[in-house]
Amino acid sequence: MTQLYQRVAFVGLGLIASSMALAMRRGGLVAETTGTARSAETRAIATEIALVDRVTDTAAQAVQGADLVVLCVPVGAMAAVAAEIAPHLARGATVTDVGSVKQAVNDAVGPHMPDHVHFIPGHPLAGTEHSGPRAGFAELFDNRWTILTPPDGTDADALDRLTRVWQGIGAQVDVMDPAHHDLVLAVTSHTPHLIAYTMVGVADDLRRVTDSEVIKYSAAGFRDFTRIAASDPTMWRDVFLTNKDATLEILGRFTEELFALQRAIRRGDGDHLHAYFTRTRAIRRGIIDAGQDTDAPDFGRSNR
Ligand SMILES: NC(=O)c1ccc[n+]([C@@H]2O[C@H](COP(=O)([O-])OP(=O)(O)OC[C@H]3O[C@@H](n4cnc5c(N)ncnc54)[C@H](O)[C@@H]3O)[C@@H](O)[C@H]2O)c1
Ligand SMILES: O=C(O)C(=O)C[C@]1(C(=O)O)C=C[C@@H](O)C=C1
Repeated sequence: MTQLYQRVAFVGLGLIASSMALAMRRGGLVAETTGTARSAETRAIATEIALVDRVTDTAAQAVQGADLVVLCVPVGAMAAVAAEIAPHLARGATVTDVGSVKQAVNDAVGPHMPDHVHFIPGHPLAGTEHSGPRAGFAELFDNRWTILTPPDGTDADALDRLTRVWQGIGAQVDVMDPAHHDLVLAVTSHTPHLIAYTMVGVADDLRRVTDSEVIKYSAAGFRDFTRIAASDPTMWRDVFLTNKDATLEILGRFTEELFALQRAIRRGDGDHLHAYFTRTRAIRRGIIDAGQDTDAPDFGRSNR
């Protein structure tokens, strides 16, 4: 694979940045990597594990001379970081990000970007509940999607090069309008996380009543909820603060459906419950038949 960029700068050195750095190294995609993080402790760890070729004390230093800059901080921190790096960006550089919300990043970062750079927001649909520079692994993006939301008039060559770097680290790439991205992710990621947080909170309240039984007898579904609910609080606070309208819209629909199911249970309306669960099972089967569940085991068809 040919090298696509001469110097990539990561601002923020957590799960996503560390995974990208490791995957770029695996693919031999870039000549040099630099990175910085807000805390001295994170910078020290990144240096110790040689995550990037050069760790700098400030974001301004990290981006100097970089032809690709990747903002890997929580969505609520993007504007301040953009303001800090703007005067130091190289002519012709591409600036992208990995934030989980796209319209807010577009609005927060875009106005700070000088005319001589290409600003192309992005979001890899891959992650874990772990954070920090030691959490990354090179395979994180393999067979996952990355969505890019280039503003109107984005330079085609810059978009092509960024697409190829994501493909080089294992991802498939799609282009989307930022508002549409936010609505899709409200359904597939943001609201499900909120539900997991809520369910684990409910179980924790209950635990006081039932002693340790909730944890002791946790079934697989609930264990998955606890994994999701262990995700980074700052990241998820920012997701809900910045994707407010779409998550409130989906949450409204969710509570309507939940009330309908609650009523069916109270009334003993087995037909309603059965029809509902039949419909949702068909959705899962459709996903597997379309080959879109990359996490599904090979025996997915016979095991469904
Ligand atoms: N974790 C996931 O599953 C996941 C998946 C896809 C995208 N994302 C997005 O990627 C971005 C980074 O997430 P992550 O999981 O790598 O987080 P992380 O917590 O592992 O790392 C975040 C980094 O940002 C730095 N940081 C935090 N607050 C800052 C601030 N106010 N100013 C400057 N730096 C700050 C931290 O020091 C750290 O280096 C977020 O925008 C998140 O929405 C996360
Ligand atoms: O597996 C997980 O830990 C995740 O939740 C990752 C996940 C997701 O919802 O799929 C979470 C947020 C991101 O913006 C992208 C990916």
